[in-house]
Amino acid sequence: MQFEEEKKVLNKTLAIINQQYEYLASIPEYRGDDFNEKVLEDSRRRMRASLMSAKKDPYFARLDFKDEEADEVKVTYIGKAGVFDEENGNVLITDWRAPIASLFYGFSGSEGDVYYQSPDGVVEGEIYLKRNIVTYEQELERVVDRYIRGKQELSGGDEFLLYKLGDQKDNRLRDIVATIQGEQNEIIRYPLNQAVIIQGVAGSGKTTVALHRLAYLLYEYREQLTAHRMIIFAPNTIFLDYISQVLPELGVGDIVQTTFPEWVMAIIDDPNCQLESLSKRRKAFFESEIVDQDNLKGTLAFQQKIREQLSKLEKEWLPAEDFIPWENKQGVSLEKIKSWLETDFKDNPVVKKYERVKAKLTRWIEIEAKMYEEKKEQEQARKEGKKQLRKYLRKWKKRKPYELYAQILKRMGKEDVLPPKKNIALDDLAPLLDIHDYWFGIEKEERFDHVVIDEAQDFSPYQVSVLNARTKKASFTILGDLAQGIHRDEGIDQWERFIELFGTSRAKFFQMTKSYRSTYEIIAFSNTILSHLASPPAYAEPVFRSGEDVQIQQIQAEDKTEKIVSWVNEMKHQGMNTIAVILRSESECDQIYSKLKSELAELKMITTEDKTYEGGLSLLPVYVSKGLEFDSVLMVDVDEVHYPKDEQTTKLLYVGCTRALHHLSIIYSGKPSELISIG
Ligand SMILES: Nc1ncnc2c1ncn2[C@@H]1O[C@H](COP(=O)(O)OP(=O)(O)OP(=O)(O)O)[C@@H](O)[C@H]1O
Repeated sequence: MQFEEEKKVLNKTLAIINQQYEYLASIPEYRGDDFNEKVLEDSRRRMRASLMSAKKDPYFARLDFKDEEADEVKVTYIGKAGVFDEENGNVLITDWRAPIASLFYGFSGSEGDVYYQSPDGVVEGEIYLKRNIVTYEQELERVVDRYIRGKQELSGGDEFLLYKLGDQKDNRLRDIVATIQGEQNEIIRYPLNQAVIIQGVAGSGKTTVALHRLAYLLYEYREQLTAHRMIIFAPNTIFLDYISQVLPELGVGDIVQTTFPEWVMAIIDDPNCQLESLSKRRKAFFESEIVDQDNLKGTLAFQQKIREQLSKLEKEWLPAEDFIPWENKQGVSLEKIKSWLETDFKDNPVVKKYERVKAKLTRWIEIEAKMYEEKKEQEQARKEGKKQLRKYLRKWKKRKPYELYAQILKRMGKEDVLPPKKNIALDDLAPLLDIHDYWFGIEKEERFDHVVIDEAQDFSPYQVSVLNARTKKASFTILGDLAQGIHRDEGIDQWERFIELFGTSRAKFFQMTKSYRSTYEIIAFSNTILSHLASPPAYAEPVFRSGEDVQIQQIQAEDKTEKIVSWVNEMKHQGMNTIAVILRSESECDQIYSKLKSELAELKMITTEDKTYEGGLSLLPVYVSKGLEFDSVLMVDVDEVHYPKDEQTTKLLYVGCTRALHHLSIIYSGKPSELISIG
């Protein structure tokens, strides 16, 4: 009955969409210069894009809501893109980001009045129906009622989510508009211009939520925000590739997606400086004896020292002499120039101060030269004055961030931590950028409207502080998981480090404890690994999606290759799309790769330096797996040597195991790691 009813609605809606699309497609694209025509073309382009998306996937939900001030129940269909019926001006499909759609996500099913915030104020009323609708290639596939007024026993919500979570994955993270959960909805729609900080367990949807939040902010604050002034920082290029589909799926383009090192190096723009090899750094950190570092260069105390030295350098930069334009002339005193710098030009960055002193002295020469009566004398004075000014300004040597950094560290007695120019380390990037910005300033158009930092537990306070200086109104979405903080030489161990930086009134902290990625069994198993941490964080709560038990098997060392091959074949046989074999280190991946490749031709090895993730069958070191996910995961060598019981290794093993959606197997030879309990 409902199915047939929805089928009719769908066909009718699609007919209107198709008709509108055909009409728009028949209008030739305007390529001229007329401003009004260009605006119209831009609006047609956006409508074409919305209709194109709606043709493919018109909507995923229906909400029947009665506004307490209205006489009738209003039926709203919710889709990825809003569509109007051009003939009568009615809303045909409501955008998922519109205020009323919030009711769909936030309503958990209890009877009684609900409300949402519309641009005209609070709208109160009652929900009559909450329904999920699945369409595929313009055909209706499923209708799942999650709430019908008066029938409280419905639990279609969970059923629908589980049906979605049970899907197999390809090589890209996807949008979740049809199944956004209440807690996620709250974060997505949290107002702009605050530092939203999210601690979320593995698989809680942090990355997904942050991307949906960007799409939401661009919709809700379209007057204030521009996509190209929003930026996402992700841990590496492979991860950027993995998440690259979500924003286009949500109809959002132009947001810069980058890594912090790549971005900073482009700003510093010094051809003589080169970043260290990330792959080498990771290898050194994860594969050799780990030397604990104090992450001195990541602290705000270090930033303060750098700033103090910068301020001194700035003062000393000024030549300690008066400016004399020509002989026998009283020049501009050093005191005078200092006073300009300290008052008139106080808020300018160093290089701008220099430009302004130059301009002011040029003007002064001009005025003084005019004091001479004879034109010839005036010309002579002007010429000489400019020559002396050039000489004077040459004493203000141009400096690059690296040179200033070297000078500062020397003054701090820390020359030993200056990296070679050709090997700039990750933790030098924040100081270098800070020095750059202090000296050269930040142009207005360079400031961000909003910044997203993913895997933020690996960011230092200094990094966040320099980003904050480049962001309007501290508008951030910062997400991560302390239990996955495997780069302890780089990041933080408490979110308070960032909260303090913004101030409690400007920071909003959220915690996400539900995990959507993995089955109940995989989550329960991964939680036992976490229990080995000295102070375990909040454990992940599974959404009740049950699967197979985690398989743990002892093998003979010499059978390793054979075991891996047979496991992979079994997973392929079970129809798994993305399969990962995860080893402890990159060198061990290197060693086994050719043996496996001869049996498994489609095998791809993933390393820190890779730029793309193609899905299928992958071989990778555990630390590279962070952020990614696979239908099936095989953790290899989970023995006491490869995975000893310490904080760092516990987190590494947790990261590896929580990559699995449906199936997790573990093999080891010799003694098992203490981190896996064997019943
Ligand atoms: N509401 C939801 N509906 C459907 N799928 C969801 C939902 N929330 C999250 N997921 C899925 O859960 C998986 C994990 O999401 P995501 O990678 O964003 O989590 P994360 O917290 O960033 O993970 P991690 O920290 O472990 O890398 C993805 O497959 C995502 O599509």
